[in-house]
Amino acid sequence: MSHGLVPSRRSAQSIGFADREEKMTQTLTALGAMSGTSLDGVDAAVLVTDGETVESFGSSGYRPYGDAERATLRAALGRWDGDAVEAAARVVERAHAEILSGFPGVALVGFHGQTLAHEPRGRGTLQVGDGAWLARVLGLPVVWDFRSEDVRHGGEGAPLAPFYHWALARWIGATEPVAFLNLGGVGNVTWIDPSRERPEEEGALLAFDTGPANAPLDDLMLRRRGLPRDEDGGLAGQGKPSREVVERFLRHPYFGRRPPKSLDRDDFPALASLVEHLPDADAAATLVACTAEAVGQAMMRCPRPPSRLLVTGGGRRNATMMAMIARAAQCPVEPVESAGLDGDMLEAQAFAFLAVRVARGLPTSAPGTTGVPEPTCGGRLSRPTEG
Ligand SMILES: Nc1ncnc2c1ncn2[C@@H]1O[C@H](COP(=O)(O)OP(=O)(O)OP(=O)(O)O)[C@@H](O)[C@H]1O
Ligand SMILES: CC(=O)N[C@H]1[C@@H]2OC[C@@H](O2)[C@@H](O)[C@@H]1O[C@H](C)C(=O)O
Repeated sequence: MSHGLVPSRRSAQSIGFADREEKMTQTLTALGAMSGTSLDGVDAAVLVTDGETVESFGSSGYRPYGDAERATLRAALGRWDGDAVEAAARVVERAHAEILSGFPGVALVGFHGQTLAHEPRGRGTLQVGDGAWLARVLGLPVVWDFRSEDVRHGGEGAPLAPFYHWALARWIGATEPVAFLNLGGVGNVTWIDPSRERPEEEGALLAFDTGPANAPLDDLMLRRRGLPRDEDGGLAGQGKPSREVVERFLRHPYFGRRPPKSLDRDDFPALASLVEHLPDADAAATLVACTAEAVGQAMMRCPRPPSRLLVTGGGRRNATMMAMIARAAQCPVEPVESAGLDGDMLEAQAFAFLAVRVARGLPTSAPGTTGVPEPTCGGRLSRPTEG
């Protein structure tokens, strides 16, 4: 964990949000935080950006959830209100306050919170953690509740990292279409045409959730071995995937839907029972094959094959998953580190980037990323002095 000074070429500026409508042009030192669907912990990372271009990457940190905290979060998954949700919100707030207070020189915070429930075509989307409270505790402006506005306008509310992926494609100097694949609890892919001027431009981005990624495997490891994950894919590597199960999995209507589309963590509840009869290693291998085949399906939805598929998120450490994805994707598959990026912190950086966009009133989603009819600026801004 590093909490060093932010390596910014420009000094951090404190921003007056009164002129939000006037589209600020200054570069900010923003701190983003992500608590993802895998429930492993909070990632936090500094990014120096104007919300269009990445100027530099700053320090980062990770605050894992303890077992009791994780149990509290798990107990609230799929719920919209009530005591369990309130308890989860307090866990999320405390963990964020702890980690985010350790970064000096920050002008703005992007706080994703923890998704507990996601039903964009039904009850909406719920990320817990009160950004207004966090702003007061940190003494910093906080942008939060990034997804609701997009859902209110008819979008999926997810994925939201694609606008940042677009900036990264430019940062790495891509001239041909590239794609980013995030392997968290759920998987999501972003296909990018870097020749377009802006991410909201038609044809610049196509993004959607590919399917379950690590969550079903984590759940299996917990059920059968009492372990939080299949370290480096070691167990899955010893097993043989069941073709029959993978084929049944691929018959799920989600794969017939045209993108953009998004998922909740537990949208494939039958998957666990599909592998229940298999020995541990074969069950793990089968779940990994399901993830990989879902990525294969996703690649076929891209406007054309990307020149490379850059993989971020914890799943890139699962060697068995990476090997199966390389076979399914039909294009070069590499961890984002091969492009000079940090695959542990990319989502946290994304919410720093998006926070600056929100502060500037720039869109954070578009028809190609969430299916929202028009480019939309989501996110709520809370100042430390508010109520
Ligand atoms: N060494 C490893 N071997 C296998 N799996 C790993 C390893 N390290 C992390 N993971 C898996 O990666 C996941 C965590 O990754 P990450 O932090 O990117 O997900 P997240 O941000 O919580 O989820 P999402 O992106 O869906 O919101 C966990 O499911 C964990 O099991
Ligand atoms: C509703 C929600 O929290 N979705 C997450 C989840 O985790 C991965 C995938 O599903 C993606 O859609 C999204 O997160 C990333 C950060 C995103 O919005 O880009």
